[in-house]
Amino acid sequence: MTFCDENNIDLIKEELRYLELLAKQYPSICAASTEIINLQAILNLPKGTEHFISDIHGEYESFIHVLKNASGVTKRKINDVFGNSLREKEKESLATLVYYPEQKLELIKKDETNLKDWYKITLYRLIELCREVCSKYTRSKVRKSLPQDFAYIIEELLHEGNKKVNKLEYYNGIIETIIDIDRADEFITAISKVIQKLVVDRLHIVGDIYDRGPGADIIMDKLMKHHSLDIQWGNHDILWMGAAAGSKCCIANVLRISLRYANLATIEDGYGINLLPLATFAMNQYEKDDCKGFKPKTLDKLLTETDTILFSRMHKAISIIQFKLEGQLIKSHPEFLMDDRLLLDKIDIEKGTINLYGKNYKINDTNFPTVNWKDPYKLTKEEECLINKLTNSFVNSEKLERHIRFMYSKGSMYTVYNSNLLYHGCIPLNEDGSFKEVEIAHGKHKGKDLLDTLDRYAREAYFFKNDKKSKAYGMDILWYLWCGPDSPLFGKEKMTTFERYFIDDKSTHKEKKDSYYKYRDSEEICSYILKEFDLEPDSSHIINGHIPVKSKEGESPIKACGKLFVIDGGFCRAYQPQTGIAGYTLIYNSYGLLLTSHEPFESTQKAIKENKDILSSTIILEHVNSRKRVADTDIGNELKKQIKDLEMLLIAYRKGLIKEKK
Ligand SMILES: O=P(O)(O)OC[C@H]1O[C@](O)(COP(=O)(O)O)[C@@H](O)[C@@H]1O
Ligand SMILES: [Mn+2]
Repeated sequence: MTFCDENNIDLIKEELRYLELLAKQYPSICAASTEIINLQAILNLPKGTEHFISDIHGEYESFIHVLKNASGVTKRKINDVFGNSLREKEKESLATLVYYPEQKLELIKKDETNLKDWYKITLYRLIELCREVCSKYTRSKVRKSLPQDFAYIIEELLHEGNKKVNKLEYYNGIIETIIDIDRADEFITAISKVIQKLVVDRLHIVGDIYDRGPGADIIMDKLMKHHSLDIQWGNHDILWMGAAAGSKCCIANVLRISLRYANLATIEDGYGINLLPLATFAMNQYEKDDCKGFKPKTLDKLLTETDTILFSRMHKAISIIQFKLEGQLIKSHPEFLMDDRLLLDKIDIEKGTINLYGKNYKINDTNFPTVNWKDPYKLTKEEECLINKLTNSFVNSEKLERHIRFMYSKGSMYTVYNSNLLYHGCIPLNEDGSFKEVEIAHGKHKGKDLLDTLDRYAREAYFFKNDKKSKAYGMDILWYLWCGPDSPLFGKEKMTTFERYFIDDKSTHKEKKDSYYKYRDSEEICSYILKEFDLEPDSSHIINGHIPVKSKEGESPIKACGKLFVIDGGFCRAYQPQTGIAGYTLIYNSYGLLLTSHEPFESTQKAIKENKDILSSTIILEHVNSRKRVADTDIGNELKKQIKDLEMLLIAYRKGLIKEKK
């Protein structure tokens, strides 16, 4: 005993009120000692595996697949257990069974001639694999993860090794019975799900769950069922948080992006938001306009001619509403320093030009039926009525509320976890690499303080329902976080949405990145950032998402000699031609850090039928020979504190300062 020296009675006396409370939970010397032994045992277990994923962008099928294969962890466990005793094909098939038990069973049952034999072999293999996966956890944690129906049987099988001769019959008996009473399918499914769950102890989502792809709502449903995760908000997530809070600028942007990718399923089917008012408005206002510049990006989706024209009109209608609303917001917040984004008033509609930074450019479309050029940011009555209706739908969507509340409860601007600093975009820096001061609500903030302050305002936007002024300010901050020049989630000087729709000259489309992106390859700057977040630079890392790594052009996801990793998942199919792969994910297990690159995911069906995985290669970033234990983690530090408290309680019992309650 160190800290709790028997003679350190004064300290114990000071803590007596707290220890009395603790005594309620551990009412005797025996109870307190048992807990100390339990906690000490946990400290010696290997550290749990962490899985980092980012920039999912609604691609639910590939995301769910990566969750299931845990970026290769499941395959590695299969290799550890079966090594050369199984053929590669058998290992692949076993892996697919673990990922998709119900669907794979269907296929196997169609082909297998001796099903009983197959069940028997497979059950043995799954139990072996499950035992390996569970070996990192306490029995109690494993027990809590078991499905009710099979909890007792799985526990028996896991802890009764089939090698002990006297237990062999008992063990075999259970397996035979499972098959004979026709419960093998259910058992295989149950144990596969236990393996899937326990293979990763903690999931980190480094932002951008929403937009572009077809099923962000499906991803959110999946995440809500996950046993242990944290989220670092991405600029697209914050946009949806703003929309759910009722920010009209955010709502217009969300709808514009959904229409740009012809992805209305999330809005309409996922969140039950009625788009009929927008469709009717667009058909009336843009009746004679084919809105060519607003044709949706459909990727492999097939759209009818009628839908294409309808979506294009809706897309243009909501874009114009967005530019007007954003103009109003920018004017009311001069401290956002976004006046250069006031563009409608720079249009000379007669000449068909726009004046940008002193230079005239031709605009490719001059049909603005709702713009009054004397007051271009004013909404027409119809536009106002429409955006009010849409806002009502967003704030009253029950499912959206559930998802966004979850985003708030699990999410934040950044996370520090086991010596890693996780954030989506950047920490704004000056040209010289120092932290950039940003003005928010009449105060200046930089570095960690900037992120903490923005985090607070982001919460006020949603939760300050009775303080309308603070809520409105918070909502404007959410929009600023989406596209403001010093937003840590956006990290670019401007979002050139208007230019990309209306000006063909591509030089105007450029979005200059924050100085951070120039410096993040520097060890010195990464250390400077880590220190700002109270981390020890030599043993810590920064984990970043947001900007896709262009592997095709030889860019590496490893920056600053391994101090910073960019894991933009590249799930976003629209961006895969540029990146060349489907991005990176990171694994942090008890031996170190591994970066996995992924191939584009074709389909769940193909993954099941052909046992196709999408892992292309794994780079070991750091490897230690002595495994990291729970004692070396954040949870370990918490447990050590609990042990110290319990040791004090023991002394208090023994000295009679607190009486045992028998
Ligand atoms: O290619 P799209 O979907 O039009 O989006 C382009 C816009 O998306 C952004 O890249 C932001 O989205 P990301 O956070 O996914 O990078 C903007 O900088 C850019 O203006
Ligand atoms: Mn992003």
